[in-house]
Amino acid sequence: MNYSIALAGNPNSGKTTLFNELTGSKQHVGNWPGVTVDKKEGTYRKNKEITILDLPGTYSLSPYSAEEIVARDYIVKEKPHAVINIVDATSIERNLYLTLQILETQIPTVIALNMMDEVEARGDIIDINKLSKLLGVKVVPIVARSGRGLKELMEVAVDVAKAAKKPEVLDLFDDNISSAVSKIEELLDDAKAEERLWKAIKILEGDEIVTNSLSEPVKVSAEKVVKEAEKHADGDTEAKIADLRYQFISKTVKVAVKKKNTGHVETTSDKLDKILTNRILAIPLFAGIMYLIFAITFGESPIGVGVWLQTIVTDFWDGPLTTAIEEFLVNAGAADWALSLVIDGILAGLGGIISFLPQILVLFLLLSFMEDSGYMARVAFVMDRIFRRFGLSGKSFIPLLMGFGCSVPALMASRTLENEKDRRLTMMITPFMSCGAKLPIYLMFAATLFPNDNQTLVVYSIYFLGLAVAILSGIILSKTLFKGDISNFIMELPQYRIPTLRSVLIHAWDKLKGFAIKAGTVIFASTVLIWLLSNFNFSGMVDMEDSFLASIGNTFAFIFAPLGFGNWRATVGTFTGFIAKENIVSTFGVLFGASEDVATAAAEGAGALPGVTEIFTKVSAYSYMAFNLLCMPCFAAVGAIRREMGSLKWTLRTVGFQMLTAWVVAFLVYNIGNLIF
Ligand SMILES: Nc1nc2c(ncn2[C@@H]2O[C@H](COP(=O)(O)OP(=O)(O)OP(=O)(O)O)[C@@H](O)[C@H]2O)c(=O)[nH]1
Ligand SMILES: [Mg+2]
Repeated sequence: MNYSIALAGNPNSGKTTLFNELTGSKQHVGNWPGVTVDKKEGTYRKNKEITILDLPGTYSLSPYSAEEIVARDYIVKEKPHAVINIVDATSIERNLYLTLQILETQIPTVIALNMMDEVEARGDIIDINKLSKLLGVKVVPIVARSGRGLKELMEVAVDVAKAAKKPEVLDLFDDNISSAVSKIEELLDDAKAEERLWKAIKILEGDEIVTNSLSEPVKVSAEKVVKEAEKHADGDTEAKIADLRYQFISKTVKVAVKKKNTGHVETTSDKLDKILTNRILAIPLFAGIMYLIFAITFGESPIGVGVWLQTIVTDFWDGPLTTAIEEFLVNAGAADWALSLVIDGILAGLGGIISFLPQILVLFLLLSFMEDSGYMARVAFVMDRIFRRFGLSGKSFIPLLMGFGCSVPALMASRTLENEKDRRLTMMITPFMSCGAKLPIYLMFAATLFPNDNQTLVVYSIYFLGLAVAILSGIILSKTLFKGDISNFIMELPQYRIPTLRSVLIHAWDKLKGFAIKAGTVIFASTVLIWLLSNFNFSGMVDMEDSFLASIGNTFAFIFAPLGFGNWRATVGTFTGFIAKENIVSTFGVLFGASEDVATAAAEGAGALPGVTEIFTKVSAYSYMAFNLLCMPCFAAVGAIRREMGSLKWTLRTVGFQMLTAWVVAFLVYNIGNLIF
């Protein structure tokens, strides 16, 4: 028989870490609340009959935001055979609030007391047996990150699932609430027996979803009971229930947990926060940290690790690899067109992207370090302090910062925003962030047109342009299209943690794998298509200027003329970018690479395309980068916008808004740039 076991717990308690350990998956783990926004299924490595579900984190079973609803619905509607409730042992008090509600659902439960390593490091002692006794379910101490205790945890979980062992009903309410609960339970006689308890409690708490699911007569009678109970609970049963739960929790914790240091001790996290979230220093420090990240990725040696790796890859690709393939084809007697397809089409096109992979890898490693250490949550916190005044919520910054990686998960992360208005606004501005796929575009231009300038600064400024446009347009949107109150920012700041090498590598590998797959499929296919369209027209193989592609590009080029790049090659580049942004580089590789010989290209510096200087100046190149940074994202991201917004109209509005913004900004960049330079 197959059993389903769900992982439920507070945000950032380590559910996904546990899920990855148990199933061998590589789901995203990050050190901030709200990493997982959708449920994920996997099978237990050691027993294929057991399905494990990773749920988004939630503080209670009365959900506020979209991803919390996912967690609640799974637990109370789909009903797993058992729940593993992950409790962050370093903040038991807060975590047990959800635990009590999970126990009320009467679903077989086991508590996994996670982060025991941190508890031990602090010198605190938790009496597992007492805790287990007080809560009426088994408690297993674990360290999800290292795998400690997982075997025992799974044995217990499988046992309770197989035995369908309901948790004990805890005695935590006073007479008034208890009797009201019983009365409502009686009214719910058509609900399943095991559902009555939690439904009754939820009705008493005023939960709308449950109340509205009742038939009219039951609703009326239940409301009477609630009214009566309110009289004896200072008019607010919900507050009373919360209060009783907390009383129970604090009694439990007093008995079971011995803290080494009572009172407030300043932890290392606190000390770091004094500096990193300092009112004055926070923003310059963030800018500085980002600059350092860029210097390591794109800068000169000795810290420019990215460039150093890139040189190795390009030297191999343009040198031995291309020569060997060329020789092989010539010896095999390949026709001219075939030679051109492989060398000028495929190798030139893919080479453009492959040569940037090392830098993308380095950037992603550093960004994952920022996410996993807990620093990113601080950035959102600091930004909230400032941008709240302009009507933007700090929570929007998590999706924005994730946008440096890829827009698709970043758009999904907007689910953690509580109201629709903030969510839509965030989705409209998230694609302005410079994702990893846009990076090769800047690197190619930096290498080609800014060889003697500070290339780090060129790329860094583009990244900041994206962030600045996102923030400014966010402010404008919040004053116009999305007027109204901003929701409160209640994200707790996680502990700083030293990321494990494994999780950082998993992140980076995951992203890199995405690129490699894209390069091998979509980009490869586009490259061949671009080569075909740029070498042929109805009369056969022709000069590029007379090709199909030239006529297509020339038709639309006028739109871009005021931005400084009204020529067909640039136009075609932008179009192919909608399929995947790296395509712009591979397209340029085909359209500009063909005329020159490989040796000169290599001499120009890694990633440079000398032909590009013929139609771009520094200013128009910058304008082109700005346009492609800000215009409609790739189709995959547009698809994510469509899914997350759930509305075609809003998707079209979003894309239109992005196109318009891109055009205006690029227009300003080009015209103001020409005045200055
Ligand atoms: N020290 C320590 N850190 C852990 C442990 N388990 C997880 N972490 C860290 O806790 C953080 C949160 O882990 P996640 O697995 O993403 O937490 P989650 O519960 O899935 O979070 P959401 O998806 O946001 O609800 C990460 O930085 C993990 O590396 C543990 O046993 N010990
Ligand atoms: Mg998670």
